[in-house]
Amino acid sequence: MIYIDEDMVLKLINWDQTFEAMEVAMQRYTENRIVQTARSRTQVIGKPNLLVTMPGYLDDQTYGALGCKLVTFFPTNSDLPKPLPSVLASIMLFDENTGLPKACVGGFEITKWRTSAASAVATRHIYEKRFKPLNILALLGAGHQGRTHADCFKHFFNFQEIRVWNRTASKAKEMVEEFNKKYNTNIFKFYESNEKCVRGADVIVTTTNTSEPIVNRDWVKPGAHINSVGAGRNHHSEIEESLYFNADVYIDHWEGAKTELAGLEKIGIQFKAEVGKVILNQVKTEDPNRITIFQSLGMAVEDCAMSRLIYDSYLKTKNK
Ligand SMILES: NC(=O)C1=CN([C@@H]2O[C@H](COP(=O)(O)OP(=O)(O)OC[C@H]3O[C@@H](n4cnc5c(N)ncnc54)[C@H](OP(=O)(O)O)[C@@H]3O)[C@@H](O)[C@H]2O)C=CC1
Ligand SMILES: O=C(O)C1=NCCCC1
Repeated sequence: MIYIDEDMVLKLINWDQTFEAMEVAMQRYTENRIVQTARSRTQVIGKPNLLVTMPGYLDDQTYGALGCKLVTFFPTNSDLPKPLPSVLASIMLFDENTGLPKACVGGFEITKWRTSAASAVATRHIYEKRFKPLNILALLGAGHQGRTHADCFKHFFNFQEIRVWNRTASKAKEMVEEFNKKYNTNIFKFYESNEKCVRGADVIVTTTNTSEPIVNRDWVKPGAHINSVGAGRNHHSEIEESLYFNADVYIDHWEGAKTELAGLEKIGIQFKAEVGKVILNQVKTEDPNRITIFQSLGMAVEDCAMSRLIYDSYLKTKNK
């Protein structure tokens, strides 16, 4: 069995292939060519910290794999004297014919990249494909996911302004300075207020651990698209509940939604479809003024697709 560490993953990964892998994983989901369950959650007693297991099988010529991501979600890591990321992961990849373990692939970068690319896929198919404007992007959260989403959305879309808000304002300020330098631009703008950041935005991305809403119904303009990525007490804590009643809500998978979004279903929110159906043109939002939400939970088969991609790229570099 080989071990592919995070440094190697970073050398091998790129946005275009990651986007394609997410599109394929979401499509194959809708075509019933995947197997996955809701993830298991093992909680450390007395703490919000979780060990999560995500097994999956994806049937695809290029991205198919049998794998299992082991991921820790430790929101308390940011309070450590030497802070650590709150989400850490490793992915085990198995031979489909023998069950032998083929590789253990670092899952930290993969989780950031694939989650950002899944938001980009949702934005492209739910929003942009309907010829919607891409003037202003609002990013709420400047943690690991917030930063990777900034790179990803800069790569795939041509926003004129990318706004950044974060609970700890200094981190958003730092991020804005760093990203303007990195891309030799001035489109990244620091926002002190989440309300001002959201008002007027065409696309909104939330990537925080908040358990209280940071996006209110009245702030979101008609027809805007939201990618809600973060998980606080619930996986849908970032958006005011009343906004869900006034939007078409898309998910990535029903097995996860049934458990992790049970709170939304309980208050009467109905999910319109999984993103795979939109990619396959089986469903769309007709009303141009309807707000759309992609409630991203993250799927095991996305990690299968990514670990296969990285594994194959790794073997190619070794055999050169
Ligand atoms: N949908 C999916 O597929 C995935 C979702 N996630 C989720 O994405 C979220 C972000 O992950 P990641 O970027 O790796 O984590 P980080 O620890 O790097 O960032 C956490 C972010 O949440 C903010 N935050 C924490 N508590 C609050 C609060 N009470 N109010 C407002 N903001 C808050 C932090 O702000 P500050 O700087 O002020 O502390 C920071 O911006 C997590 O909830 C994680 O579970 C992760 C992976 C996949
Ligand atoms: O999909 C994932 O990976 C995760 N989703 C939410 C919590 C941590 C990991």
